[in-house]
Amino acid sequence: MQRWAVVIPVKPVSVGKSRLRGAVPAAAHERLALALARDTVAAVLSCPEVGEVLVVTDDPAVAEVVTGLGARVAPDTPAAGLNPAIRYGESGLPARSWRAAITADLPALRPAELSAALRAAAEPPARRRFAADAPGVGTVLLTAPPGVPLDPRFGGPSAAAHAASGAVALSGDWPSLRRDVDTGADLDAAHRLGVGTHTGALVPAPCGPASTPR
Ligand SMILES: Nc1nc2c(ncn2[C@@H]2O[C@H](COP(=O)(O)OP(=O)(O)OP(=O)(O)O)[C@@H](O)[C@H]2O)c(=O)[nH]1
Ligand SMILES: C=C(OP(=O)(O)O)C(=O)O
Repeated sequence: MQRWAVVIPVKPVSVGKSRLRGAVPAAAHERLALALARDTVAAVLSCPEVGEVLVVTDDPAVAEVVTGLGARVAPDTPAAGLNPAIRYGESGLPARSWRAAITADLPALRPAELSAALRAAAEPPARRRFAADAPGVGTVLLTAPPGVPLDPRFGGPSAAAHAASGAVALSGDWPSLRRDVDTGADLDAAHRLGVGTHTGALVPAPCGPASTPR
């Protein structure tokens, strides 16, 4: 079994998850952003294929929580943005390990689905691979074998950007992995899959019907 080193970027909760504002009362928004990251990191750390997790964040509350879960923490490079943060985090991972970057907004993530995706990512031939989000537009997981840089292209239509950079799409049926949460509708969809305990404590039930237009 490959043991993976994983980098997870987390924006400070005071400014992050801005498209999710309004899903919970304003006073609870930062707690929700923290809960999404906490449930994601906990699920990643529960995955037997994962040997270590490095969270890249400038947020002291995020750092404290994920350290308590067993992750290491590195700060963002100054005013760098998402892809530089991932590259900086990757520089702190063992170069000879299989490496992955995972977004911190997967509160429904099932460790068994991440295990399956990482096993698929390590199948020969060894190369960069990625898992697109549920709509097929963004990216939730980017992987690279030893000695090959992750070369992240997250942001906007990143599935196409990763494919254009030579990474190969992973095609498995992993709904909890692909369910990132950017909006209230995404949060409802994650809830229907079953969210982690901290997200569930703040949002006890989906807010809208399954047929709500996305
Ligand atoms: N460390 C770090 N993480 C980032 C940065 N920008 C985004 N992220 C993280 O990257 C992942 C995917 O980002 P988005 O889904 O766009 O999250 P976001 O920027 O908080 O959300 P919006 O404000 O709605 O765009 C999430 O885990 C974010 O916390 C950054 O500048 N630094
Ligand atoms: C940064 C990304 O996430 P989102 O679509 O959630 O903003 C991405 O998918 O590349």
